[in-house]
Amino acid sequence: MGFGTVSRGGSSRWPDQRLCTVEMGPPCHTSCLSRRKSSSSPKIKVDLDSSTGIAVMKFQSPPVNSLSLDFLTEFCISLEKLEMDRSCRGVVVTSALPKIFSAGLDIMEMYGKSPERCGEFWKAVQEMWLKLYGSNMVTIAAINGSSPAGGCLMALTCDYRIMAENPRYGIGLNETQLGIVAPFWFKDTMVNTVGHRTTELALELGLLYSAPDALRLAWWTSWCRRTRC
Ligand SMILES: CCCCCCCC/C=C\CC(=O)SCCNC(=O)CCNC(=O)[C@H](O)C(C)(C)COP(=O)(O)OP(=O)(O)OC[C@H]1O[C@@H](n2cnc3c(N)ncnc32)[C@H](O)[C@@H]1OP(=O)(O)O
Repeated sequence: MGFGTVSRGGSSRWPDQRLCTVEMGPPCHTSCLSRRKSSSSPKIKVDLDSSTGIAVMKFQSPPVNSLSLDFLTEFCISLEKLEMDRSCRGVVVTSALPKIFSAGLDIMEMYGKSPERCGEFWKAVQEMWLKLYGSNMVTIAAINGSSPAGGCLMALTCDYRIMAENPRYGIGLNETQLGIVAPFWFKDTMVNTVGHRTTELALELGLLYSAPDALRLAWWTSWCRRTRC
């Protein structure tokens, strides 16, 4: 897979992001296999191939990988563990569920909860964003399903995005469609990727884009024609 230019700053483990290529070699023999490390929490599975330095983080929280407090906590712990592993240079975040990357923030976390719990939840959302945006690993979102609102934020926070082409998959900050306002830092993250004008229109109308439409608007440099990555 080849990846093109991005606007974010460099990564200490992969200095020239603009020309980086990720190559996954076949797991050929025993010594290769022994370099694979797996860990699994209830909602997230991580496989790290120390010989390539690439980790794959798969979301496995049915029905829709919504970003609950538990999910966000597991996500941050998994990312921290990879950060501490010097053999890991890059991480691919993707979904183990068919058709859904992530449905965004868990609506049930925002309804009928105590102020303390809401505070804890909102802090976890911010932590996820800070850790992912500030990661010194190369981060790639392999978006193999729908990715509205907070799911889109997570994808936008990565260095690179690749999305499976399927007319049923949409990505965008659609909060306006839900009658809520996307927080300013959600908006800023999108501005950093696609610019002010596109973001303004997208947020005003709460648009969800297909992979080819998003490509045209410079959300990413490639998309995948298979329905599942
Ligand atoms: C502390 C307070 C802070 C407040 C600040 C808020 C500011 C931030 C604002 C927004 C950020 C967000 O991320 S809000 C969430 C936005 N998400 C969406 O709008 C997605 C809604 N979901 C969908 O569009 C669809 O479900 C889907 C395309 C993701 C999947 O469609 P599909 O047809 O495959 O599945 P279903 O629709 O039948 O759903 C299955 C199942 O999942 C439940 N579900 C869906 N989305 C969520 C969600 N975000 N949180 C929790 N649960 C969700 C849905 O209700 C179904 O449940 P049941 O089977 O029990 O009915």
